[in-house]
Amino acid sequence: MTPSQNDTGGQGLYRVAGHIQPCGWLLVLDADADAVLGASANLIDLTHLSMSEVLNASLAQILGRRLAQTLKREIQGRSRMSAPLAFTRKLAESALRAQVSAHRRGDRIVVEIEPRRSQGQRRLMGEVNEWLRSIGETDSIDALLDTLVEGVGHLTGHDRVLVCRFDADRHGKIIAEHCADGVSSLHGQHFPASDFPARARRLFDESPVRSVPDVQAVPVEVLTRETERHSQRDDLNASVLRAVSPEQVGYQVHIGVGAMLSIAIRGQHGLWGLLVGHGLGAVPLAPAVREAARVLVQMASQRLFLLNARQEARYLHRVQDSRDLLTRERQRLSSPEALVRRHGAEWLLLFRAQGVALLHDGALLGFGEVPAHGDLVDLVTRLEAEHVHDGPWYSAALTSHAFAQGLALDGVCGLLAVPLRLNPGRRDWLLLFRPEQIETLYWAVSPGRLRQQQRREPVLDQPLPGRHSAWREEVSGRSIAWERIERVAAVDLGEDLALAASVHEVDRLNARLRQEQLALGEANRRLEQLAHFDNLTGVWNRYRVEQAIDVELGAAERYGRVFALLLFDADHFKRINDRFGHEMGDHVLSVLSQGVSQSLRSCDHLGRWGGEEFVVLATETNREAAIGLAERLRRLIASLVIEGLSQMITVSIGVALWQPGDSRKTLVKRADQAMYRAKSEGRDRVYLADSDEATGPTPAASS
Ligand SMILES: Nc1nc2c(ncn2[C@@H]2O[C@H](COP(=O)(O)OP(=O)(O)OP(=O)(O)O)[C@@H](O)[C@H]2O)c(=O)[nH]1
Repeated sequence: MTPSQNDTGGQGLYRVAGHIQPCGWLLVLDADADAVLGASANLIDLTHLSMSEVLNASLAQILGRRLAQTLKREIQGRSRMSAPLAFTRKLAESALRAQVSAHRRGDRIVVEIEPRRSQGQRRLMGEVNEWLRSIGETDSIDALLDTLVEGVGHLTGHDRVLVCRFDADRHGKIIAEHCADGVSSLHGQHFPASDFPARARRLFDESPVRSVPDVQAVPVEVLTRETERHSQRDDLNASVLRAVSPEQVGYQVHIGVGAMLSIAIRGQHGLWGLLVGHGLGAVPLAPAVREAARVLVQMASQRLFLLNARQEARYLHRVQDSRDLLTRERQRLSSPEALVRRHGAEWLLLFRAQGVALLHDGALLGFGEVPAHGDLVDLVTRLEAEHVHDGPWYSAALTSHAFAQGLALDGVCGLLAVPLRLNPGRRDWLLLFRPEQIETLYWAVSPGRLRQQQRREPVLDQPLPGRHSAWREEVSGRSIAWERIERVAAVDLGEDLALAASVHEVDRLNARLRQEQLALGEANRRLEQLAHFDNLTGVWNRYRVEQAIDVELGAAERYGRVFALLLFDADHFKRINDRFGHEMGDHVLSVLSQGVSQSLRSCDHLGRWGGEEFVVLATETNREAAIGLAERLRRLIASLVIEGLSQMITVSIGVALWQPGDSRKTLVKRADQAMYRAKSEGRDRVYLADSDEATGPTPAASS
């Protein structure tokens, strides 16, 4: 920037690059709002001072003491005055009604003075209220935006008022419009992201209202003191009155508008869109009208996000219904695969998808239209490597990603993939697929510019008949974009499926555990059977009888509880085997032991001692009782009638009574001796052990 001699006649004044629109006046003050450091060249009209005097004056000298003091107070400690100050100044023959506002830029204060039109102020407020009420009554987003553009159109008098919404690529699409009669429509057209460069978007953060009332107006220079000549052009960027940049002039001329008003529509995540007013010619805007338009946009923004939130809530409600169903089914312990089969159709509707697939536990289950199994497996393998974090992966143009190259995706264009964390070190996946959506876009820019700005090469026609400037582009290779709320819902669904999978897995493991426990119990029972019972006869085996004898010996020793041991052996059993066969021998042993078992008291026990030898352990049994029992058993066995056996079975029984100091060995030995004595004395008889005979003379033998 080269300082050059000011041509307004002031000594030592330098022209700077800052310009303002000639619909107001501008002052640049120091940080304390005392000294005037710069001023627009038209300020001489307002102050009747020369520029040289203006640049050496104080604020009080220019605005008057009271107004200057109020302004200083209002801007103190703030970056921007909350509301403009109104004032009246005598100007030539008439009184000028104006407003003054101020904001800080770096260590400067920029003061903007604009004329006010008092007429119709009250009517304007009434109109604003009417439109605010209409906006507040809308219950759909389309109706809201239509009301907004119509309202702003009425208030400002712009020939065309539209709402431009930014997409994920920051291209703008005109989604609502209000046009005066005979004005061409831009509705549905797209404006490329390059029309809204980052710098321009940032400016909306500083001042949400950008206004160009007359693109053809010759700007007024801002002159500064010599010491201020290094002031930056950008300093006026936050001013309503700043002059239009050459680029903006070019742009407006290109799209054929002479006046433009842009108001930011802010969303939760930055600039959602713009309300734009176009005037085919100049549209001078009173500050109050500009403010009214801002209020309408602000109110509409709030309503927009309320309606949007309602729409999302309704969607989430549908998702929730589906999740509730899943929860109920989870209690029925359905497998995730079963859930996909049962709910797949409903999810396709919810997610506007053509197919859903679940990769769980190494198995792939598809529902609807999904790629062929092999390609699906490859896709997941590559996705696994590509996408390392736990959030969802999504794209509307799957084939444009390097990792999807070479896969036969069968018309699948959009993919929303949710990783499910079920096991450490392994991820399962929920995949939702969308088909290609061939779309016709109308661009409100020239073919040359589009070619430079678009990464993809568009197919361009001539401007459509009847349109000011529109070029058609066929867009393919993309699906409908995945909306934020859909991604949130898919993650929720993924969590439910992961939970269902865990519950199902736990249930499966429990069932297996239960089965194993049952098998273990059975094995234990069998083991116990083997350990304690005789295989052939089902009575106690020798090991178990020995245990019982030991217990009885202990009790007898301790409490003097007498008991008897009867040892008996089938007589001439070899002959039975030889004559009737071994199987018959087995059968005889079974019948015999069953017969004896059934005739015993519950406190007495029968056990097989080995071969055709058995033991009866008779608790709390004295000599007489023992001999009586032995006799009864002998007779019982002799009376058994066994089918196919043409002879009676007899046994020889030796009876031993417990004596203090007995061990199992001594006791059994005495019974054994008695039994052999019975054998040798002719069999089929009972003998009391020798040493016992000394306790009593009872003859033990019987016929
Ligand atoms: N069928 C069958 N026979 C058995 C079993 N255990 C032992 N034996 C038979 O029983 C017979 C016992 O024969 P011995 O010891 O000579 O005695 P015995 O023929 O009964 O003659 P005494 O005892 O002197 O009256 C043998 O032939 C054994 O094979 C068995 O579980 N089943």
